[in-house]
Order: sequence, then C-alpha cells, then structure tokens
Amino acid sequence: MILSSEQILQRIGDELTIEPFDPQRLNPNSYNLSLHDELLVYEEVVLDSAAPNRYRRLEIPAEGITLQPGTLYLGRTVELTETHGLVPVLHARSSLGRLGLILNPGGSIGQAGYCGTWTLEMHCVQPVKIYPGLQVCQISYHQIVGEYENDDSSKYQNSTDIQPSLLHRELGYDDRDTQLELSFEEAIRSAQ
Ligand SMILES: Nc1ccn([C@H]2C[C@H](O)[C@@H](COP(=O)(O)OP(=O)(O)OP(=O)(O)O)O2)c(=O)n1
Repeated sequence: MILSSEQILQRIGDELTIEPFDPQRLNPNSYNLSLHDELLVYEEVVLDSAAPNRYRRLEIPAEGITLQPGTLYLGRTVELTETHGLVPVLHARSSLGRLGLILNPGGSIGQAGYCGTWTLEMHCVQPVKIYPGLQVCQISYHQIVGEYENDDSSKYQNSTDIQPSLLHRELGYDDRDTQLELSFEEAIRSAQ
C-alpha cells in the first residue's frame, strides 16, 4: 500500500520529515523533490568498485547546464527526508524520462529509518539542459509489514551532500573522510 497525499500531509512532522516542505508539491500519492545546484562527475576512465574514484564538482548555474550522453552525473535533492515506519521510494518524474533523461533507473528503494538528502544518478540519451531547483523526482511511501531495526550501519545514512559510491568500504578499502577530489593542479598535471 502507498500513502495518499492526505496521509502524507497528516504524517509530516511525525513519522515523516520533508525539509523544506511545500504542500503544493503533493501529488495524489507522492511528493515532488527538487534538484540541488551541484553535480559530481567521475574523473576516471574506468570506475573501480573496490576503491574510491576521483570526481569533480560542477555548479548548475541559474541559466542551466547541458548534460551530455555517455556521462554519469550524480546530483542530490534539495530536500532532506526522514522516514520512520514506512519505506520511502524515489522515482524519476515521467516528464524527465520523456526528455530522455534517466534518473535512478527503476526507482530507488530507501530503507525505513533513512535520514538525509538523496543522491540522484542521472544520464541522458541526447544532450538535455537542466536547471537548479527543477522538480526531478517524486518520493512515495510504502507500508512495511513486521518489525525492523534502523540500519545505522548504512554507509549513506545522514548524507547531506552528493554521495558517490562507497561500495569499496564493503570490500576492505577504508577511506573514512578522505574521499578523493581532483584538485585543479592535479587535473592540469594529469592532462599534460
Ligand atoms: N539513489 C539513491 C538510493 C538510495 N539513497 C539513500 C536511501 C537509502 O536508505 C540509503 C541506502 O541505500 P541502499 O540501501 O540502496 O544502499 P546500499 O545497500 O548500497 O548501502 P548500505 O548497505 O550501506 O545501505 O541511501 C540515496 O540517497 N540515493
């Protein structure tokens, strides 16, 4: 079962947090979330699932940025959500799919108890321009049956920034607080 808009509204401030919240963004059974003004793009020819990958940060200016096919862009929602007693699920809005912009393909099932902003995985079929604040996805809430414990060991719990993959931590590579960011000087050196 999925919560209706009336139920979402009723539970906001209790089991559900969406911050900031604007009731105008409610749909019959979901709530629209918007894109923050930054993107991360990996700076590796081959992405390694067993190690941190270098990336650079792009700002999405008010006049928009054009995404190019063949590149994975990581963004994040403006909104921080916290969900208890329900399963939060994130889906791209179909209006974006109709432009060939693929966001979190297949939808993202969050964990009950998840608190944080959501990292958005985006790629496009043809060049497409996006803008900060665009309402790109919708969150819906599914009923959960049975008891559960909060997954405080989740690598992504309490994220407030775009969060690249941390899969390498499961594979023995511990990089706490040293996520690599390609400096300008390093980028120049590696291009020479
Ligand atoms: N595109 C997505 C998908 C999920 N999440 C958030 C909500 C989830 O509750 C949390 C963890 O997601 P997963 O359970 O899919 O993550 P993993 O299983 O890869 O890692 P872990 O086992 O550490 O949670 O991250 C997110 O911000 N962006």
